[in-house]
Amino acid sequence: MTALFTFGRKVMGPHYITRRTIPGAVHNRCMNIDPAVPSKIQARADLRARRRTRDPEAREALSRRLAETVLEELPRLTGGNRTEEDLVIAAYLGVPPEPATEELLHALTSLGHTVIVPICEPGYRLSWCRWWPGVPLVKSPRAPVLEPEGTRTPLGQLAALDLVLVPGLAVDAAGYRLGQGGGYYDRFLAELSIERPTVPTAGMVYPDEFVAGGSFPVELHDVPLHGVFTPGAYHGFGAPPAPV
Ligand SMILES: Nc1nc2c(c(=O)[nH]1)N(C=O)[C@@H](CNc1ccc(C(=O)N[C@@H](CCC(=O)O)C(=O)O)cc1)CN2
Ligand SMILES: Nc1ncnc2c1ncn2[C@@H]1O[C@H](COP(=O)(O)OP(=O)(O)OP(=O)(O)O)[C@@H](O)[C@H]1O
Repeated sequence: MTALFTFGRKVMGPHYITRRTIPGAVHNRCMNIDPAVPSKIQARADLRARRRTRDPEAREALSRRLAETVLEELPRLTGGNRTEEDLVIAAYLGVPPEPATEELLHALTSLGHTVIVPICEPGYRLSWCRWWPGVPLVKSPRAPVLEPEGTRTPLGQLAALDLVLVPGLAVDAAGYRLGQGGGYYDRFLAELSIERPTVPTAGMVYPDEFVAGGSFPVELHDVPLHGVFTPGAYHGFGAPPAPV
């Protein structure tokens, strides 16, 4: 791949679109300079269409394997952070056609871990609410997802956090993620990378959604993940910084 630009530790190829690469570009606007790379809008449409064609049985089987993979990798991923058994894991409630996560959430709580899930707040911010089997859920007024009713805690007030499982439509070979487009997780991951840089972050996608670089544009605000789970495999993009 031809390296064009360097920002921090990343050497960026032609598909990495930044405001700085385009003279006069308007703040928060992204122009695609490589015609071979689809826009984020196009990439999302393609990935959503593919998700919708996956049959429910395949979704169930892949989701189960994904959950097993997370459980298998959990000790290795979180071992560096805390020695306690009772981890705090920021997960999410998968909505069809996303991979289902409910079985994973049940398994994590059965193991004694605390599971928290995101709440969509104004300004595309996330807060976090505890999940447990049978917790009453309501439709979010801001996004097509379910959320528990209960105490909402922003990142800065979480007593502990050991792992973040991140939804997405695709993750590329450098750990960049294409989400649903609200920017909720972008903002959260940016804050997390400053406030708690040692907390591992891992995407959760179907096998064909772990894609080559250049499959979707990457912008300056996109924060790379530490790893990605697919059903049957965990791929790390480099270790998170060691705890200080
Ligand atoms: N399960 C889950 N929870 C989550 C997210 C997510 O991606 N998945 N989010 C991540 O930020 C936040 C909610 N943001 C979202 C914003 C937009 C759409 C959305 O536009 N969904 C499409 C679904 C299309 C399809 O897949 O067919 C839609 O309604 O058209 C979903 C979630 C917080 N909670
Ligand atoms: N740290 C940030 N601060 C302010 N705005 C941001 C930040 N990160 C992303 N945004 C804005 O959020 C919007 C959505 O970003 P993007 O298209 O990358 O979404 P996404 O990563 O696919 O979605 P999500 O994070 O919700 O899963 C864009 O307008 C972007 O400029």
